[in-house]
Amino acid sequence: MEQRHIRNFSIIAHIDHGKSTLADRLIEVTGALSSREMAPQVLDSMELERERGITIKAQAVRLVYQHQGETYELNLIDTPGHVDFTYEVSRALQACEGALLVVDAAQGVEAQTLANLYLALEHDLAIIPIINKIDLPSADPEKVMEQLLDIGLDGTEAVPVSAKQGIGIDRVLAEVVEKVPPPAGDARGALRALIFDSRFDSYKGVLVYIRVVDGSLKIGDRIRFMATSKEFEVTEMGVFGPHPVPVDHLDTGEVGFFAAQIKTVQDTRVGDTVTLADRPAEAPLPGYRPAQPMVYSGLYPVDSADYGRLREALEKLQLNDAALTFEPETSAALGFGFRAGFLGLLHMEVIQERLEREYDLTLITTAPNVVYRVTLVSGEVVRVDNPALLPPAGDIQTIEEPVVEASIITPSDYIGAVMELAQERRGIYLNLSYLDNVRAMLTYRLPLGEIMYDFFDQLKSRTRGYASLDYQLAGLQPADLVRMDILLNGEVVDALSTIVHRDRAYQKGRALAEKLRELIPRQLFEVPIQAAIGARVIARETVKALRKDVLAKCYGGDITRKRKLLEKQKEGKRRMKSVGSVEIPQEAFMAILRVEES
Ligand SMILES: Nc1nc2c(ncn2[C@@H]2O[C@H](COP(=O)(O)OP(=O)(O)OP(=O)(O)O)[C@@H](O)[C@H]2O)c(=O)[nH]1
Repeated sequence: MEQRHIRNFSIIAHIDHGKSTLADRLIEVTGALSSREMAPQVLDSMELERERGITIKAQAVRLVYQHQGETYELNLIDTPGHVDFTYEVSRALQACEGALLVVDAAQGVEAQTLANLYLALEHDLAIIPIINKIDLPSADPEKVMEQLLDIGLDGTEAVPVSAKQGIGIDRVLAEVVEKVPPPAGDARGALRALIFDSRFDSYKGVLVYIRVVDGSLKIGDRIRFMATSKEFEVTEMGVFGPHPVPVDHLDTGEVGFFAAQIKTVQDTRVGDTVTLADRPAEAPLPGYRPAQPMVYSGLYPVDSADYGRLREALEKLQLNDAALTFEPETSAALGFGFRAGFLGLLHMEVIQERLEREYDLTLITTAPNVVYRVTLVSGEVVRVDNPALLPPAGDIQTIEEPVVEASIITPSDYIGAVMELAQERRGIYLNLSYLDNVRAMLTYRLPLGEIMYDFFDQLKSRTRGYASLDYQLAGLQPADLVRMDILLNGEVVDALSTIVHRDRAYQKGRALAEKLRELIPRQLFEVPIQAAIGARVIARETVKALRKDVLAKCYGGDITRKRKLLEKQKEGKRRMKSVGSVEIPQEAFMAILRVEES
């Protein structure tokens, strides 16, 4: 297709504002799929994604659209909608010239609306504001228009839409043609194609999703990935409409995928540039950076015989996930396992769930932690991704932790509540501004380790669901951190060690010991629980010894009841690990995340 008839665009939105529903509608209206064969949210292909309703991996769909007697190729590039995947979002946007900014007519502009808008503006995209869900009784499109004006967009130009009822969809497509510029790019130049996604297919090897920026690519070409210098021969090419359709070439400005007998997505890094081996481009496209895990957790099989299967499962998942890292780790308490690195908590949960569901593994997972940069007295700098491996306090000069810059949009009534929460989490206040007369935006610098777990839930509950959050990494910052160990029966359980701020160590130690007392089932003997910093015990609790047989509760001959009780016990045991002579349930390893802040 000629460049002037191509449009590449994304849909960006705050979560739940209707991005997937609008995408479905665009696909349906352009006839890519009849409404009968249309499963809701065809862009989210993994089962898990559908269940959670979260788009994890970007994909592209080619729509064919007639406008004023001409035929256009519209490539809709899907972006993941979660803060864990900001880098993927930014690569997907780099492949576009325009973006539909979807705002819920009842909710208005939210934190991710703004964050996504800024990302899109950084990439110089044409923005088409869409006010969605105008069918809702609580819709207030006028108010949303004003909010759009406040953030520098022409709200009066916004397209009123009901993605659910199919209202306004044609106008959206017409605006894409009219307002999104066709791709620039040098059709005769050396090939430069941006990788914005890749996925592993067991028959074809890795499918690499690209946007051709300069030049063109055809089957049989020998390509080179500029970041890794690896070379492959293109065996197959295609586009999604949304079902895969084979093509034999992709020209300047076009979007599609190719296969080249590539065995692992590790070779096809999102953001890297593809060029031709015999006519390489001089420089890659800007902005590539390798995926960097931010959150680490220990993964241990409950049944140590499953260690090999766990390794195989992780290797398989890694074929399709360049951001997942893992290395073997041994824990005195849990035995042989792996320390795995993830982009964020959502990524971690998805991987853990897939390991259990798709690979039928039962795991003990340790509480997630961030990665610390530790400068030793000797001057040596070490990376610590496991709290148990933090060097002794005497050897440490400084510890630095990752911090984020967070923007929180809240009704002004809740500013006090939000500030209180941010302070509890060691936040440093940066700014307060008003979006309109009822809503404010607060910005804070916060330690990543303090917000990765329940910050968002807390924020929601303290603002009755009204506040929204977005954050970006903002480097490392020194902090007064110490390792807190937990001793059961007088023995340190390495998998329960955490890194906490010195000022909160006492409070956290007490709360954690209490929580563990609730979580660790009674044994036949008394189990003392101690929290300690170095050799100093800061809290102590005791799990009392078990007195009665659990079956004593069942009077007489009710056999089904008895069986049920035994099964329940077995179920409970499934996720236990014996540490020394104490049985510790999975929940205990996560207890640090659940200790109440006072
Ligand atoms: N009433 C109404 N509901 C809508 C409309 N568009 C979407 N919804 C509903 O809003 C909810 C969220 O829609 P999605 O399309 O899943 O939103 P999303 O932005 O893709 O969400 P994520 O993929 O989680 O980011 C769903 O329950 C939709 O049915 C609309 O025009 N009107």
